[in-house]
Amino acid sequence: MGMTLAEKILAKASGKKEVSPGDIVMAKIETAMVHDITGPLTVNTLKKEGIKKVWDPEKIVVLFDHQVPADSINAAENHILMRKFVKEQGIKYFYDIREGVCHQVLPEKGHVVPGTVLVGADSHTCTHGAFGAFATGIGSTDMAAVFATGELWFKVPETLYFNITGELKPYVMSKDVILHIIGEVGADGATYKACQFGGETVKNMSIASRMTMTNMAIEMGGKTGLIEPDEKTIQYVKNAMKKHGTEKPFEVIKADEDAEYEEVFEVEVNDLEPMIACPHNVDNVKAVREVAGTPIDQVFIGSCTNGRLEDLRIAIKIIEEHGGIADDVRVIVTPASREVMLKAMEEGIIQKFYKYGCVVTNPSCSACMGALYGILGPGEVGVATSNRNFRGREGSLDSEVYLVSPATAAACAVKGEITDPRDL
Ligand SMILES: CC(C)[C@@](O)(CC(=O)O)C(=O)O
Ligand code: SF4
Repeated sequence: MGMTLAEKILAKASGKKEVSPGDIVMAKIETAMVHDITGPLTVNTLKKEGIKKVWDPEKIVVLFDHQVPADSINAAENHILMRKFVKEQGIKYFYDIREGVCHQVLPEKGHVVPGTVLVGADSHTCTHGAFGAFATGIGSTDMAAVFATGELWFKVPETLYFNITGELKPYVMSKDVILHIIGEVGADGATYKACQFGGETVKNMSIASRMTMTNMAIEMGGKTGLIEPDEKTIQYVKNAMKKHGTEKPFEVIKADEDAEYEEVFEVEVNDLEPMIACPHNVDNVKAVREVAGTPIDQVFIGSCTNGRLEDLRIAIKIIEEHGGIADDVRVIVTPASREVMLKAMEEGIIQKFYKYGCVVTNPSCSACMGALYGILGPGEVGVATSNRNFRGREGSLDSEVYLVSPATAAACAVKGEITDPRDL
């Protein structure tokens, strides 16, 4: 019996010829990431355990993205603690408050190595499976074990395969595909499974669009999200590594022809329409048209799910085509990284968002998690291009969040109510 992509990566990382779902393996970690929320707990755990040195300061990436610039004394103290740790340990890859969201900066700087195991102290680390790495979120305590030893145990997950075929119609994006899948599978329908996305539709997607899907694998319980590397992947990774001097040799691993999947889902997207996750669960998914007309107060375009250049391009295109945004809606735009911000500036996109009255913030997690800014008040309704909408996610427990694609978010901004972009 052949092995799936997840199984092959874990077999290689644990020095075994083959593994099967359910096996417990000790895997070598190629890249370990912490950010400003989860890093301090990792560092304090290391100290408590008396660990003086990390296993390899060149395989650890530290970023600040959740509370940047520091929005409280506690956040500032966390940053101080992490900057001291980075210096003491000689950690080479440290990105302070200026760089952006971890799940955009990691691949952008060439830190995601196909065919290897990447762990991040953040539940959306599954994003990086878009590059054919086994990437998963772990807790800060487990991360301390990784910092100390460079290894971590894994139970080899079964793999669910989503075979996506057909052509996405105008204004239908990969976010609509993943929302549709999560609506079908359920928020716990893929618990501890490797969720692999493939098929002609995925092959035709940009890297950014692929990342949107793997980013949300966790939102159906996935241990990781995976997309088999192809020419696009290899080009992206090599360019990023070359641009940032992070070159590493890597092996492109693909599933065996006779790999066995726990289940194969056929997802045909020719007739897929813009989808929306309604309060207060990510699997409460409907067609946008079913809730069209719902008044809204705020639109957030950003996050590690949909804050990339293609997301900003389609959003500003729709806003500009329709002459701007509704008077009584607040629109917050947060490019996922400094590089995305700079490219968007070069294309005049940022200037146009300002021209139409949108608020553009520094690259960060921004309004996504209701801690930094863009916080919703009691009774308010927000539309967001992010990945979570549980009660209170973006502020008041008495606020609501709808999750959509950037195209739908822009249409909502134009009309001041939930709107299918095809109906503008
Ligand atoms: C750290 C937290 C705010 C997180 O970034 C990821 C996590 O739960 O690990 C989120 O989006 O909820
Ligand atoms: S952008 Fe949102 S989902 Fe992504 S890491 Fe930041 S808080 Fe978490």
